[in-house]
Amino acid sequence: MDAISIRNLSKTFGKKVALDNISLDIKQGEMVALIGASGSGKSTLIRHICGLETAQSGHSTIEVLGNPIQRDGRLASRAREMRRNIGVIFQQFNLVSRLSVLSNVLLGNLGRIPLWRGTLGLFTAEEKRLAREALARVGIPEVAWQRASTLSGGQQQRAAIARTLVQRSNILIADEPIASLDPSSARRIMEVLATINRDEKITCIVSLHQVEYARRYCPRTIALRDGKVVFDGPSSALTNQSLMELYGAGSEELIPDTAPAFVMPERFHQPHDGISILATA
Ligand SMILES: Nc1ncnc2c1ncn2[C@@H]1O[C@H](COP(=O)(O)OP(=O)(O)OP(=O)(O)O)[C@@H](O)[C@H]1O
Repeated sequence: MDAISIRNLSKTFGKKVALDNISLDIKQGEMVALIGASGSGKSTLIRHICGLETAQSGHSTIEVLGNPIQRDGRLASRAREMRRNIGVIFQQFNLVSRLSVLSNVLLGNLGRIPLWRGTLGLFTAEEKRLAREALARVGIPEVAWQRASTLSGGQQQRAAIARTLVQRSNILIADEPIASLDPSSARRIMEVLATINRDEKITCIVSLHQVEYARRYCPRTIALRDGKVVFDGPSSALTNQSLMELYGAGSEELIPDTAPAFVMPERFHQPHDGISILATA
């Protein structure tokens, strides 16, 4: 069973084609980068996978762990329940700033506990222990009692990842989690995600602007251009030259001048079926 299976997904906003007949499968346990220049459709694709947006009518399906979350432009009745299995992290606005970091992480329990208990913030000692453990796993146990608003950008992302660990989701989708971070914080976030993927076997999909991070941390990359999948294969095969062929001048956004020469560590390599370059600029 695949973690995510998408068939014939299209979406237009007015005259803008945001997603253009996308079909792809992501296996359980994969760590996949979603790359593309600004406006290529990454966030829109993520929102559809999570059931936060519906496809335009037509013969499309998105299945999550073998069950349709939407079909032919209609959300499944179980979509809300299915979302519990998908932890989502955004670039910003992940945390409730006036709450402590621990309280924010405890919110990961909300899908599984009675509403009244979550609303009143009544968590058990075991739930609190697991939340502290999750903060330790992402490397920030010391900030548990700080207000979320006092955290750095990188710490906020780590707290958001800890919340998805508490949520016990099988799939973690991070939409540009490192876009506003300095290089060393960005590397730490990617390392935390890669470790969770490897140790917990959580399927990770990470949208990124910079291809170097995809090459280093994600064995597979799916590249979008104008809402189409233009490359799907091993990240190591996505050379700067192939990016220039795919994106033309737009490739500059994906290959910063100052990018460090990363080499993907052996432990992050995972088998993948092959390369498919599906279009050129
Ligand atoms: N709600 C919306 N209404 C109108 N147009 C939209 C909406 N959401 C997305 N779009 C358009 O769809 C296209 C794809 O947007 P999307 O945000 O998915 O791109 P992206 O690859 O995530 O870009 P970025 O890297 O800048 O976040 C863009 O042209 C965008 O303007």
